[in-house]
Amino acid sequence: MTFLDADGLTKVYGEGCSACLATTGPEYDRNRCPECDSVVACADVSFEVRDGEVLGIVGESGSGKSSVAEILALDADATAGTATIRGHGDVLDADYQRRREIRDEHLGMVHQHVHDGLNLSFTGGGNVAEKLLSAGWRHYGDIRSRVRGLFEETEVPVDRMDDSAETYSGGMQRRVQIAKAIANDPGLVVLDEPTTGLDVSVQARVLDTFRRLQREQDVATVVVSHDLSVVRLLADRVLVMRQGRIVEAGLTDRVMEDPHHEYTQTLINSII
Ligand SMILES: Nc1ncnc2c1ncn2[C@@H]1O[C@H](COP(=O)(O)OP(=O)(O)OP(=O)(O)O)[C@@H](O)[C@H]1O
Repeated sequence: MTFLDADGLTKVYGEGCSACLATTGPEYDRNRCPECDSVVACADVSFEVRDGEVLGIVGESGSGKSSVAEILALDADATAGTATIRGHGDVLDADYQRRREIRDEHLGMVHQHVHDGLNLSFTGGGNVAEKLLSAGWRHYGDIRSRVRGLFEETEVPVDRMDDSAETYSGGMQRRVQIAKAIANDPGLVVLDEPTTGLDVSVQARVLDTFRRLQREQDVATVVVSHDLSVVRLLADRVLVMRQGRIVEAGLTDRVMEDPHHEYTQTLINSII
């Protein structure tokens, strides 16, 4: 069943004008409007994600992937478009309080930059506890035992729970972000560049952990990456973005084996 229905997601940085959408995109090879100098980070991005499905969004740096992720995670406002979550209506249209509730209870986000996802001056356990507290958990013993369970599930050493997150390795910090993202059993998890900045062997372990959790928990997931090999490993379906627009969409295997768009072929060639 469809969990998320995103329709026409558009984000323009700047004043915007009537020419912005018609003068930018892959056919013009630019995302900056020549009339008003605004940046069209993404435009008319539409897709659905079903329960338990992983949708990958791939594209080179600046193609607009993070903008889509930030809109979905309710971290940024969209200029236009809707994101309908089953049972909650268009969450982009919700007021501030409602957006907070939805973000705390129904969404999980793994940020590209650790500073956006974790408070490094808190303990690792404290970071995860904060997410539980924001969803209404109150009992100290219950919170501690839930955090311990989440550390075990994401393979973060439980005996490091009370150490400052600053002292964790990059891979551990990424895992704590995953623990935090899944803490409240969200319906949707958004991962922005889940492996960037990690050593190759650490990347593989983080991806393995995430794949196992995703299978067990049947959660709708959007994974954003410039790295097609990450998306190939995780995603059932893939969207390819360029200059803020979707240039190709399909089942991951089909897109990998028979890419229709020249840009997708270039991306695939870069990982072969
Ligand atoms: N706050 C901002 N103000 C102005 N332009 C922005 C802002 N944030 C992003 N952009 C621009 O929007 C476009 C899309 O950026 P976005 O971060 O969504 O792309 P991306 O594909 O995720 O790239 P990366 O992988 O490098 O993060 C880029 O041209 C970027 O410079």
